[in-house]
Amino acid sequence: MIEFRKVSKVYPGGTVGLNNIDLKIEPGEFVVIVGLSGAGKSTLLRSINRLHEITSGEIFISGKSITSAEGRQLRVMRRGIGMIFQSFNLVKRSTVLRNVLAGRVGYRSTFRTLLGLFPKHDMDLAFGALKRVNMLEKAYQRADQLSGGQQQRVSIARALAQEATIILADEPVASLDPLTTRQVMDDLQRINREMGITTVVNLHYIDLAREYATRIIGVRAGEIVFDGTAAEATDDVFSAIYGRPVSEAERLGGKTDEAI
Ligand SMILES: Nc1ncnc2c1ncn2[C@@H]1O[C@H](COP(=O)(O)OP(=O)(O)OP(=O)(O)O)[C@@H](O)[C@H]1O
Repeated sequence: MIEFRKVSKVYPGGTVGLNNIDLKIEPGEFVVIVGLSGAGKSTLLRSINRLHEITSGEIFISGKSITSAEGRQLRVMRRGIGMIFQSFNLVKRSTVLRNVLAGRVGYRSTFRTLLGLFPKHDMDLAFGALKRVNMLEKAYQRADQLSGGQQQRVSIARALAQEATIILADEPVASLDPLTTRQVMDDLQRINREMGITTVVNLHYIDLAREYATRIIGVRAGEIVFDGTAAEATDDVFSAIYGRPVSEAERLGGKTDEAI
């Protein structure tokens, strides 16, 4: 379980990123966080693995405080949390396999990983992860030879090789076209269902949020203003989260800004 207890984040300069958040996410949930740009979605997501440090309150992962964790304990907690970024964050000149093996770095000494000495167990995990996202045949290609969608699937495989029990995905499909977007979301959903990995995703398309989430959390000005099922998240609810009517650009199936 991920638990926020009275969590606030104030950025230097005074911007409130999170305002007194209380939140519990149960194992195996597929949570989608929605809200306008600047609402605090990234801050919320990145607080979970301490990519952003919070200002007050406490965050617990499986009952242990990650907020007060240090050194080895923090590293062990962090390696259980996979992170997926909009920009994929792969080493572009390395092979797909090496990128996936990077998920094992938290388990091995720096010396061994620098030399590329990965035991069979790690290789098995890496190949198994690539298989799950249908990327096995690309294992020896360079990451920069792949399409955006394929690169994102490699980053999902890296999180699987990491044996993450939680996956955080910050706008994972924002750089992808509609078809590839669905493939990546389908991968995340399949992994969530088959492996029970708790998944927390920031998205800005409301139809995708409804389609994939088991729970939608609406954020506005650093506060949770909606927390419910996809069925409860009607257009009116989204308008309330956004503080304005939903625009067609917020639907994947809809027109883009330029086309309006
Ligand atoms: N490093 C920073 N320094 C100062 N203010 C920041 C910083 N990062 C974010 N903020 C501010 O905190 C608020 C929340 O930002 P956050 O990135 O969490 O929003 P978001 O909902 O993820 O938006 P987007 O969809 O545009 O990424 C915004 O007002 C933003 O300008």
